[in-house]
Amino acid sequence: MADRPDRTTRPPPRFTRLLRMIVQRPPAHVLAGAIFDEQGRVLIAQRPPGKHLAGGWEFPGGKLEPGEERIEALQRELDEELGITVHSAEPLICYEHHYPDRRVVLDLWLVTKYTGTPQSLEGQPLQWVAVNDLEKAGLLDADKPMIPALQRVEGWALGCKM
Ligand SMILES: Nc1nc2c([nH]c(=O)n2[C@@H]2O[C@H](COP(=O)(O)OP(=O)(O)OP(=O)(O)O)[C@@H](O)[C@H]2O)c(=O)[nH]1
Repeated sequence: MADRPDRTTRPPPRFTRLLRMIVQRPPAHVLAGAIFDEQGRVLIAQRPPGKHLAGGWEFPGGKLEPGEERIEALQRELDEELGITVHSAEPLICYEHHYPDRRVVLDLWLVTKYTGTPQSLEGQPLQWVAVNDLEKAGLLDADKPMIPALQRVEGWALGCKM
């Protein structure tokens, strides 16, 4: 009698496909901006219907394109999404996060100088939130490690020297 696959040790095909996808695809590198107002509140945007994690709140930004510098990607994304021109920004926190179906490198920058008034150019709801209220603002779970980093620079937004 032919040997039958051992169901106890062989993973089911769907799991194998998912595993292969996660292992083989490089993570998307995502640049996001921490934009503060003069009251020390930070700007967050809601992910639109039909998108990955629709309804969750995130920091405005998007994926790095081939050949782009990180700052260039941040400037392009914030111009496209919010209509602002970023003049200076500094890296704040960067880490890799694994979703069940994709991996992302989340690269959050503190926007230290910009011109223009942030507006929703892609229809995404926007809100200014105090850093201490971010936990209950419906932020993506993947973004929660950013909160302590934002608490460290909150004073800068209120005019204190860093
Ligand atoms: N912009 C942004 N994306 C984030 C954050 N946190 C986080 O997990 N992401 C994830 O990083 C990816 C961002 O890429 P994107 O904004 O270009 O994604 P998208 O779904 O709009 O674009 P796509 O349709 O081209 O895939 C998404 O999978 C999103 O869920 C965040 O704070 N800001």
